[in-house]
Amino acid sequence: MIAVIGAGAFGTALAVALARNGRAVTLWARDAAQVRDMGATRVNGARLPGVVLPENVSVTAEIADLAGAEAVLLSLPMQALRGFLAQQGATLVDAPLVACCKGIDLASLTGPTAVIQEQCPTATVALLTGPSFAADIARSLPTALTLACADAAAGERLQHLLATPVLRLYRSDDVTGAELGGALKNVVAIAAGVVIGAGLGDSARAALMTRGYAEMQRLALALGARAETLAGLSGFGDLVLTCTSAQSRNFRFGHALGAGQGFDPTVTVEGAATAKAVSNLAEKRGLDLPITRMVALLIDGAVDLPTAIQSLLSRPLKKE
Ligand SMILES: NC(=O)C1=CN([C@@H]2O[C@H](COP(=O)(O)OP(=O)(O)OC[C@H]3O[C@@H](n4cnc5c(N)ncnc54)[C@H](O)[C@@H]3O)[C@@H](O)[C@H]2O)C=CC1
Ligand SMILES: O=C(CO)COP(=O)(O)O
Repeated sequence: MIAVIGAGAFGTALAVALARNGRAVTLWARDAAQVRDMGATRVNGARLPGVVLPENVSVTAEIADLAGAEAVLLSLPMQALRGFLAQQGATLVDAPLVACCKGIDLASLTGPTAVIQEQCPTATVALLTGPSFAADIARSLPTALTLACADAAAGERLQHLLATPVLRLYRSDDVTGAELGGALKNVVAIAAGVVIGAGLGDSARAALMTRGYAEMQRLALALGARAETLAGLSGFGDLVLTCTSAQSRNFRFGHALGAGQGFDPTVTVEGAATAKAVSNLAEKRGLDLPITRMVALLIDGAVDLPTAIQSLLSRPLKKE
């Protein structure tokens, strides 16, 4: 049995994909009413409407029901991970714990694998990341993701356990690179959304994506990641997807910001908190990440849009 924690869009889509591949899946949600509803309707109407849960997905609100899992996929929003593990982590450590969230924890300024390792020090920790919208996975559309794990043998076992005929997993041992790619691309996607929402054009978006990628490289290399990881699915791949698709919540959030419109606060927008976390991290490390910083300031209302644009365009001319 594979356990999935968090019955949001992504957790539900992963549960469906794994179950269609013949795996028994137990999907945990904290809200007992949601569990009852999903059990009765076999649909996650709140987060993944229109997708029927296969029979081999059981839905539960009891952590005890996850005992004996071959792997536990943690599909919670990044900022909820630490609190969840502080309460429940001790009950999960028998199985490899696979982080499926993208972001940097505001409290510790670390990514999800370090948060898991801190809360569950004896667990084998891995990361599933890369370009995929939950809705695409749930429709069994072809997707390719990165399964990163520092323990090569455990990574290979998880790769085979979690891959399906349409969900192709590539393996990596560069966990730092894979998780920073996934975290930072959301910040750049917000910026790309701002550019389009403000009517600055596709050329400006391409410039922003490229210079955003340079920031991703700068931070990731400073923290020990490998450049080729950033060029892979978890970095470049996810950057392209998220900056160019209106399916992306980060892009849509940025678009609303750029267009001066409001945005539903109940929608998960990982790049918002991560922009602040990465700005703090960059400051501590003495790194210059101007796009990330501007996104954080814009979200906080500390600068207005014309000032943010002017500030990025008026930086000293330099070598690429
Ligand atoms: N939706 C997508 O297309 C993809 C999402 N992801 C990542 O997956 C992670 C989860 O995102 P989604 O599932 O899309 O978000 P979502 O907003 O659809 O669902 C989040 C779920 O987590 C639950 N939750 C929130 N705080 C919790 C807590 N403290 N304890 C227990 N449960 C809690 C919510 O009730 C909700 O069911 C994010 O880091 C996101 O970046 C990754 C790839 C694709
Ligand atoms: O991570 C994602 C695609 O790979 C999902 O992006 P959003 O969170 O912006 O919707």
